Amino acid sequence: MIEIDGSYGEGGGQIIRTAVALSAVTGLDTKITNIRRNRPDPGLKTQHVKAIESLSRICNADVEGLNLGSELIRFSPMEMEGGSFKIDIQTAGSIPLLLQCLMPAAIFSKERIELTVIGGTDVAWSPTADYLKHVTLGSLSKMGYQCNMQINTRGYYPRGGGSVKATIFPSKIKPTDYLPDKCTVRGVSHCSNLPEHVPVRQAETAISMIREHGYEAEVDVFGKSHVSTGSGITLWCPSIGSSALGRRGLPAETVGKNAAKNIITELDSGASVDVHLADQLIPYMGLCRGGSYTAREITEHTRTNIWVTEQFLDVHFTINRIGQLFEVSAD
Ligand SMILES: Nc1ncnc2c1ncn2[C@@H]1O[C@H](COP(=O)(O)OP(=O)(O)OP(=O)(O)O)[C@@H](O)[C@H]1O
Repeated sequence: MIEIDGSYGEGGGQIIRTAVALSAVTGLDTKITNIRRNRPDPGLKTQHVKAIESLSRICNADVEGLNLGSELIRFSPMEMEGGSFKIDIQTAGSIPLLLQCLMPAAIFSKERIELTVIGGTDVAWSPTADYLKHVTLGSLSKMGYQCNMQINTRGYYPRGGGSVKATIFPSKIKPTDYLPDKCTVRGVSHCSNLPEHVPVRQAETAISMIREHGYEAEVDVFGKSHVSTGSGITLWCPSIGSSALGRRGLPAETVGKNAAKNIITELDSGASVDVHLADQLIPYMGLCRGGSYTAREITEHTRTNIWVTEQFLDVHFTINRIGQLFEVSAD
């Protein structure tokens, strides 16, 4: 039995997602205490309950303590099964964060796993669905991770109702060294139930700012009518990503500018991955016991994910400072 103190480091939701994911991969029974102790509202929230419940369906786990507000769970996984699973988060809870919890284990299933998830595609404090598809999965595909992801409907806060289909294939991942890549910044600017000029203005502002800083940019624009109302933009190049969400009273130009500013900071730093991907790659580097990247900052999320991963797997991470950047490697 592995015991994980959920108040370690960042002490948020990510420790739980990584811990149950690696529990499912290794088959080790896991007890997590002090869940989200460092957050103002400790204990499991709906999105965490949904993520653990969904993973438990895939690996036939027995779970104790799985309810809202719970600060202790026991997760006992069994054999992983392929198949089709429909998961309705029921709120605008983040689809990408739910998938973040299922993705490390899913490639170890003997059969492919087809997930249809209903919830939020573009919500705060989370990767956007476009970020997950292009930055996270784009980067993981270099390791050999195989997943097809379709964003069918967008879901914004508070209504949600977005729909994503992800098909994950059994695959073997290999250590990969991520290097900075001078590519054209690509992007998607979108809205639902708002005037068509909103995503156009977001995109145009982002493109002109990025070009002023010496990078090329191309952004696709979509305006649709879905159940929820909102707007956003995600940019990527290829393992560096950035996103910004619209909200009432915030000019579309500011949304475009916010996303552009972030990606310019990341690109100017010369890092090979952005600060968010830096924490997201850790479990996969642990699973294939190798690989490296550079990032402009090592966040508490990254340090915490390193700690959790080292509790489950026979892997050791090293962080070295190289000029203004940090190099993270696994062996
Ligand atoms: N703008 C963003 N772009 C890409 N990834 C992001 C972005 N914002 C957050 N993330 C990622 O989302 C995850 C959030 O983890 P965190 O522990 O904060 O999650 P949580 O479950 O929402 O928890 P809590 O409510 O406890 O904060 C991390 O992997 C982080 O890198």
